[in-house]
Amino acid sequence: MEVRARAPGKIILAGEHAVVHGSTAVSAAIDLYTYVSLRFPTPHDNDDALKLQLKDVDLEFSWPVGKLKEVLPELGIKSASSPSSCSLETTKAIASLVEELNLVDAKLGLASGISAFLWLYTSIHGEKPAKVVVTSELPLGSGLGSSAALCVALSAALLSLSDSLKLDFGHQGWQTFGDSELDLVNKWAFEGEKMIHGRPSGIDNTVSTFGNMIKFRSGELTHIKTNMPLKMLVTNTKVGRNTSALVAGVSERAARHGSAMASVFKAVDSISNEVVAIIQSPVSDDLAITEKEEKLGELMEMNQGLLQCMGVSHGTIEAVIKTTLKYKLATKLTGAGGGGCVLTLLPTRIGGRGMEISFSGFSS
Ligand SMILES: Nc1ncnc2c1ncn2[C@@H]1O[C@H](COP(=O)(O)OP(=O)(O)OP(=O)(O)O)[C@@H](O)[C@H]1O
Ligand SMILES: C[C@@](O)(CCO)CC(=O)[O-]
Ligand SMILES: [Mg+2]
Repeated sequence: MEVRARAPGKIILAGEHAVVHGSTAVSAAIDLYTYVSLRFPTPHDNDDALKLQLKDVDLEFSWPVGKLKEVLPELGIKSASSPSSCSLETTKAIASLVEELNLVDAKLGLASGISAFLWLYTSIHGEKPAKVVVTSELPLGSGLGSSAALCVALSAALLSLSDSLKLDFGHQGWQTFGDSELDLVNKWAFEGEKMIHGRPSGIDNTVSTFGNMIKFRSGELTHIKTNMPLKMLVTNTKVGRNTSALVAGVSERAARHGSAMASVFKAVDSISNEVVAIIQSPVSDDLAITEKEEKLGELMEMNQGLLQCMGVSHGTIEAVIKTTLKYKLATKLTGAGGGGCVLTLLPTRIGGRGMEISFSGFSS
């Protein structure tokens, strides 16, 4: 039996980082996906290992089930239907398994993703042998939510074949997830994100699970409905960075300058709420669209200024901002910053092919 699941990446229109500290943020799923396939060997295959193939980075790993049983202290006591956080003891055990893989320095960033995989897999399926294959259309570690898409697609695939959930494969082998199953996928994915990000707000896994456009604040999701055409150009600076370190850096700055940073986070909250109000208000004519685009562009510039204030911009991001400004276009970083991807609002007056925000959740 093989199951395949996919989950989309995302852009953040407003509110990244501040959302970790309780502010509102706005995010939309994009039509670039991470795909996970899960297959259990038949007795005939005579295979007694858990295998993970990461196609994007050309790596493959294998753990004999005996090794998993020997090293992981809480195997077999987890329930797929009640997501839980990884204990300190299990975190250490998983770290030792990952250390033994001897990843080269250039691939050390993958350790957190592999740890999330081991945690999610063994929590939901224990030490059952399987082969899991991951491929992605998203650039890894670039602000488009590759870590969340991985955790959501993985959780969806794992839960699809979980005995305790007993999901039906309906019409032509497609599974439909209802709200409670989506909620479960999202909760497990959040646990995976915690292994990768340290202190995620949950916005990335939530938009990847539910799709479309969302407003997110303190773990609360609100779906956004809009008929405003919105085109964003996504530019990848190709400067590698790590979300977990950037999030930690902002928290350290907040600890050093509590009152000033609280004001920054509050300003971001107002910006995000204004973005939502503009996007949701009905569009009457072209003039109204142009007016809204101008306001959105200004809010993106204000948000970028505050992100710079948080210390998460980068020379390459500033270079894209300077270039697009020559054409009177507004640009801000998206995701954790420090390099990665930036968004430029393409007003309808320009036309052209931006990356249109698509309306797609994960499917399996
Ligand atoms: N397809 C994949 N194959 C292997 N590992 C992956 C894959 N997708 C994500 N990862 C893991 O996620 C890490 C990147 O996560 P990180 O949160 O730093 O960036 P991001 O999610 O792309 O950006 P952001 O969090 O800003 O949206 C990688 O280093 C790796 O550990
Ligand atoms: C930087 C951050 O705000 C968004 C990353 O896409 C982190 C998070 O919210 O988990
Ligand atoms: Mg991430």
